[in-house]
Amino acid sequence: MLRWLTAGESHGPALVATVDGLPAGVRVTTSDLAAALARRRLGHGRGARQKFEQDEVEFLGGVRLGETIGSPVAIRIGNTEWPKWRTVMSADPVTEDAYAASDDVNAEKEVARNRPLTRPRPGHADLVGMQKYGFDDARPVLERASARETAARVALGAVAAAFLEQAYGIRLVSHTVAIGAAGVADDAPVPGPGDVDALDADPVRAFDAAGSAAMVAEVDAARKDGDTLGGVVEVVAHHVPPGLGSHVHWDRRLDSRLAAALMGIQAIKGVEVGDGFRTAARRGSVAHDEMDRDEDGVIRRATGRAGGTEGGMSVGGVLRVRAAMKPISTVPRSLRTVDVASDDPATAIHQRSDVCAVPAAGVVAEAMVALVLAEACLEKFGGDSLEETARNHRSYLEHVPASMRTWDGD
Ligand SMILES: Cc1cc2nc3c(=O)[nH]c(=O)nc-3n(C[C@H](O)[C@H](O)[C@H](O)COP(=O)(O)O)c2cc1C
Ligand SMILES: C=C(O[C@@H]1CC(C(=O)O)=C[C@@H](OP(=O)(O)O)[C@H]1O)C(=O)O
Repeated sequence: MLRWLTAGESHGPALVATVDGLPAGVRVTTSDLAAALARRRLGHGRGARQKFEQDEVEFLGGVRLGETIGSPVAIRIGNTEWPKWRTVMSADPVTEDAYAASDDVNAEKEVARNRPLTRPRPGHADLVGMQKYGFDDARPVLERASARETAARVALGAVAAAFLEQAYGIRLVSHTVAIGAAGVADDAPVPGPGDVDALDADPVRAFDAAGSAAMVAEVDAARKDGDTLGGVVEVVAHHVPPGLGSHVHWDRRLDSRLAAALMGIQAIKGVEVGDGFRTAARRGSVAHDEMDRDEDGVIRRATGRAGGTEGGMSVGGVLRVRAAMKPISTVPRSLRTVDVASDDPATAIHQRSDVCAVPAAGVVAEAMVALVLAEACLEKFGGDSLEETARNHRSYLEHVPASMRTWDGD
């Protein structure tokens, strides 16, 4: 069983993340985590914080001399912002004097930071979080609702991705397919594992030069207008074994688990498996992935419209899922709201914010897919060491009758 948890607030001392259930022997280092976190900071349209956020990352347990040891993996990611928020986000009670004694360069700013936020921002968790948890200040809600938390998931995803590649040869790629009204061509190729560096070098992590330029222009126009944007990302997993998930029960379906994991990312409002909503508009004769045998007798699909699942199970090979992100909720040309501390109409507070975080959301989506696939692979293949689970995977594939094989070789 694989389980994972994150904790920590956006301006607290750190985020922490744990994943329990990974086998021993997965090769992973601090620099792998740092590289994954750096990819999440990428993308034209991100705000000021990403320019100085260091994402200082360290393993606190579960990894020794560059390999997992089978115990829970624990990770800490320091928040660069913390020194400025030590009193506001202090775990222990603070007195008024503590603000004055603060060694922040500007104690007044710190006092201002601690004023209750009583103008809930539309599109954020602020108002309903205050109602639900009994706060008269949105601060404790927004601190945890912030997508800063996704840094912790990306760190966990980096460990899961290392495991998937080393145990089963699964490789993940994510890319941006649309920002606002601009996007890649419908027939743009699906990126492969070798395309990751090129994607990371693109300003919006797109796999289509014309689409990328249009998306950059879309972000620039929104920024100029004091507005924000959402978009669509795609995650592609290559070399997925057949038979992950199950048709036998709704909560064991791989597609339902992927959808839940993607929907669990802040601001994601839609998920597609394969061609998803586009398939709904097609006739059955052109909606499914027909089968043929090649000259070696291997079963081949002419198309990949289903995105690599049938009956809630991976069919093997390429798995493809998309997630739609709503526009960033903190809109510079402030949205109308109310002040819950008075009857006056108000505009929502606007602190610095991203104009568009779709490219970063792709990296987060990739991490979530990695975690779901790691969980599904361990269910299917088990094993307490990398070698054992890899052996179980090989044995499973070897025992599928030759007449049913959808892959080359043994
Ligand atoms: C990578 C990433 C970065 C984000 N950055 C911001 C941001 O800078 N400002 C903002 O208002 N919302 C940002 N968001 C979105 C908010 O966290 C999200 O809209 C909010 O939690 C409410 O969305 P929900 O209703 O889906 O929870 C970001 C989301 C992601 C995935
Ligand atoms: C800090 C991150 O994203 C943050 C997500 C976010 C939000 O409301 O979701 C609001 C902004 O936070 P801040 O107000 O501190 O600038 C973003 O910068 C991050 O991704 O590392």
